[in-house]
Amino acid sequence: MAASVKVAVRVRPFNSRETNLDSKCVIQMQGKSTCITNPKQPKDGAKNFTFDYSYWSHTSAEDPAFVSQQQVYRDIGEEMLLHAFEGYNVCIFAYGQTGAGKSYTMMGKQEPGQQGIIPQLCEDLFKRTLENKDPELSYSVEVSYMEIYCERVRDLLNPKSKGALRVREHPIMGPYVEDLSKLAVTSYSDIHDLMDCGNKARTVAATNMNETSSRSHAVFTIVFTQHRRDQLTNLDTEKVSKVSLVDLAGSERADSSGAKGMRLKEGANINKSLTTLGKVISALAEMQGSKKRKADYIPYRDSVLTWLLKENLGGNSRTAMIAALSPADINYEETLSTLRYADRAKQIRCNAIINEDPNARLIRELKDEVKRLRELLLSQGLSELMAAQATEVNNNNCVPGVGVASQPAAPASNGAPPPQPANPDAAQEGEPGSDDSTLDQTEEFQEEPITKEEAVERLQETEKIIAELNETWEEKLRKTENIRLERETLLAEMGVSIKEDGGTVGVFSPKGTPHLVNLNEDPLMSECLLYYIKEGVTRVGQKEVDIRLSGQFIKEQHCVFYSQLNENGEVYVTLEPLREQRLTSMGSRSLNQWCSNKETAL
Ligand SMILES: Nc1ncnc2c1ncn2[C@@H]1O[C@H](COP(=O)(O)OP(=O)(O)OP(=O)(O)O)[C@@H](O)[C@H]1O
Repeated sequence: MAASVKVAVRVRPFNSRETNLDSKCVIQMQGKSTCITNPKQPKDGAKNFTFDYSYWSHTSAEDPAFVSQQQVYRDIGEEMLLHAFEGYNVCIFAYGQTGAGKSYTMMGKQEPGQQGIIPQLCEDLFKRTLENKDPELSYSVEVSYMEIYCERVRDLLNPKSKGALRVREHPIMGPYVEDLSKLAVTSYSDIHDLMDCGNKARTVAATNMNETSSRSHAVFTIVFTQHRRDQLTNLDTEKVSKVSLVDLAGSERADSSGAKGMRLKEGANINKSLTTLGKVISALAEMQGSKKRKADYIPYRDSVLTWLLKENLGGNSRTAMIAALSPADINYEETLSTLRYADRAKQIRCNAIINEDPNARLIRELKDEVKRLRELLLSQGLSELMAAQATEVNNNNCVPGVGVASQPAAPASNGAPPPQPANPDAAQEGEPGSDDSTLDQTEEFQEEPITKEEAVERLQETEKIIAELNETWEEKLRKTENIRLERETLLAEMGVSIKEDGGTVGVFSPKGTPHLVNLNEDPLMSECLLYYIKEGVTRVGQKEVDIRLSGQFIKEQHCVFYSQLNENGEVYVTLEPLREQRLTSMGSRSLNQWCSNKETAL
């Protein structure tokens, strides 16, 4: 059934900088409409927009018009969760300028009442599954969490996963991230812990790269499977829904963020996903407006993000977008551009279908493909090569006729893809565009002959996918546990341990004293050292750094603390409470002394 993308906008309170600058609020909201006033022409410069929801979160709970985290969840998160229970793929993505409130809306904070859509949705999901009284119905939940930075995909849940993962396309499974961990979870607390670790991994990586995580896209995915065993017939059926929750990178243009040189190049690359998302949204919006309703060219393939979210954008998905707005006059231009972006997204329609029983069908199709490839290779006398899974195959030696029926499918997940594209119009693909990305663009569907090497590779890839799909629930749980143990071992080796503390997981010193721990294992990154530090006053050389200054990080029991060499060889220590950076100059010797110890009681 075709449904429009749900679009909401949300305006946050002034931040301290905006308050200090005595900023004026340029946003007004009334019901579903949002009005923005040009601060330079306040009289006739107002522009009106209407959305599914216009959320006024600029004030506080005392204001009757104020919209809380719970309200946002009830309107958008809960609706999407109910669609997931119906068996639809769903997606919520947050768009907006850096600091406009995307992460707050999606993740929020740990404090009661401040949790964002993702934790509330996960909690609600388990609450509802626990309320189930139907003995024929059971559920399984798997999660993955990845980050896309500069067109490279990183696994945020697997501590062993180093570097970028490949984005591949399988003829049947569609686009997917190879080797991305999908961890089985059985409770909200499991998911909460993973989310927490993923968020920390994101901060660590961003800090190592001397960046903030606002420059990367974070995609949290839940694969929710409902198994039904009919007791009369003993028949099993499954409904699989893929829930994609996306916190996009800050949307400001590279030129307005003051990026120069290398930064600018990075910016262009980061924004490649964002720019392409804009192009995809525009193209889809135009397509809806045109009489032909034909997708001439939707540039999904031009970026990793749009390729992976292809189904969520105009395809088989129920999708919602939340655009985060800054209220301040200084951000007028960016906020107006966010409103225009959101306005275009309203026009997109998605054809979602219920993903019933895709597993059985998928496995059958994949097995058929394996059979076909095997027979083909055998007929070429390549059994030896297959057995050894050798790679030394003559590149130019073509195997005729391995055309796999071109069947675009939903982005892969463990069992999540639907059996067919729900919206054939939207399923057309464009030319591969990205040059230095991990997007594997050589693997388009082909009716053309493919080389022996390609046939062997495709065979291995398909067998790997089948093995994953056939994995039992117990095996999946074991895998999750192993990864958890690996993560703990890694942290323990670095002198910290993770333990439960009033329901939260944080980084604690084994000795319980204020401490400084280098969490950066890579000696090559020595100019950029990362520490976790406990609350209290910490002496850094001659200076005292009052960790209580770090605001939210304190409440989370840790903050990020890293150093950097400047051109004169002086060491700067950066205390980073979320996005606000404080720089404190200090002597390099004392810092190096600390760094030689893994843990220093202060
Ligand atoms: N609705 C809100 N109510 C209260 N505080 C908010 C709200 N939205 C955002 N904030 C606060 O504003 C600051 C910036 O928000 P947030 O980190 O969510 O921005 P962002 O758009 O995700 O930025 P980035 O692109 O850097 O990730 C945070 O301190 C956050 O707590």
